[in-house]
Amino acid sequence: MTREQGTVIAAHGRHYLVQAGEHKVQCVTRGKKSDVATGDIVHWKRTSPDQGVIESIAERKTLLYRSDQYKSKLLAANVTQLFIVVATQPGFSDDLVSRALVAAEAGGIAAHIILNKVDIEELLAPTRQRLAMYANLGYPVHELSAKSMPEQAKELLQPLMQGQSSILIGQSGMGKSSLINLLVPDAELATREISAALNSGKHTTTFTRLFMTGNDTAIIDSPGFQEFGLYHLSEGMLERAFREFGPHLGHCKFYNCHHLTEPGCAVLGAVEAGEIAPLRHALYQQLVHESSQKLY
Ligand SMILES: Nc1nc2c(ncn2[C@@H]2O[C@H](COP(=O)(O)OP(=O)(O)OP(=O)(O)O)[C@@H](O)[C@H]2O)c(=O)[nH]1
Ligand SMILES: [Zn+2]
Repeated sequence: MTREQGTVIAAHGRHYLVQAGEHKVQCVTRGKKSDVATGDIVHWKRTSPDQGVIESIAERKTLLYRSDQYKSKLLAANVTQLFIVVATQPGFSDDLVSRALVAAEAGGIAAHIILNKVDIEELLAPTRQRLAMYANLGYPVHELSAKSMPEQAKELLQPLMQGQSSILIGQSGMGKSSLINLLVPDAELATREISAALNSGKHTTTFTRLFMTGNDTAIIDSPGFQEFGLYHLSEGMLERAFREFGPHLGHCKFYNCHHLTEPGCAVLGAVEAGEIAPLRHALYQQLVHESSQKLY
């Protein structure tokens, strides 16, 4: 039996779909191991014409996680950039946007924001205003309308995604599926194929799927989410994942400052001076709390 290489394009429980050249192979792992993520490059052995066993995972360039108090959950491996999709309508959660930005920073992944539905003009100005906080931190904000200006949306995004592995994440209703369908013409068909292969029945969009749109371009669709737990990030990782804290780190009175209530804290000073958004510092505080609650 030969050992072959492939890319994991979907994961469902302990079942994985591996794209190997033109073929899709249903794979399992040995034993109870289930630490394979969508986007992983794996070595596998064929056990039947369309089935195989994953033998090993190639070294990952990046790994994106979510976690709760009890365990962490792999979102995707080898992603080079993350696009957070928000819209003028329905409203989006700043908490989720910032959590996704923190996850990207902690994972060494570039982060972008897509503002969809700019055709809803009456809500454009207030939405831009809300997003200014992120734009001011240096995160690119791309404005488009998947529905009323699809060609322009494609022209804007395709060059950004060329040669990259991009994951799109967003709350329900932001238009993420519309964007995926624009960027991946046969996405719906591919999703049906993946669901059938993984035997996941109706739960077509409850797992993360990877689409290859060229030799070296991958677009990953993740299920809509309402929560983005980051219990796995340590305090040290957190203070570095808030990029606006950077210039102030090392300038606190206490070298082991937690930037929570300490006197002489440079980060708190910057919040006071209006240089750091209170909303972002409040999230940092919440994440430090979560980090202290983890049980694994
Ligand atoms: N006005 C407007 N509506 C849009 C645009 N893009 C998508 N929509 C609409 O927004 C709704 C949600 O779009 P989807 O693409 O299904 O969004 P989603 O984020 O995948 O949402 P879920 O399927 O709920 O996860 C649909 O009714 C779309 O027709 C846009 O550019 N402008
Ligand atoms: Zn401090």
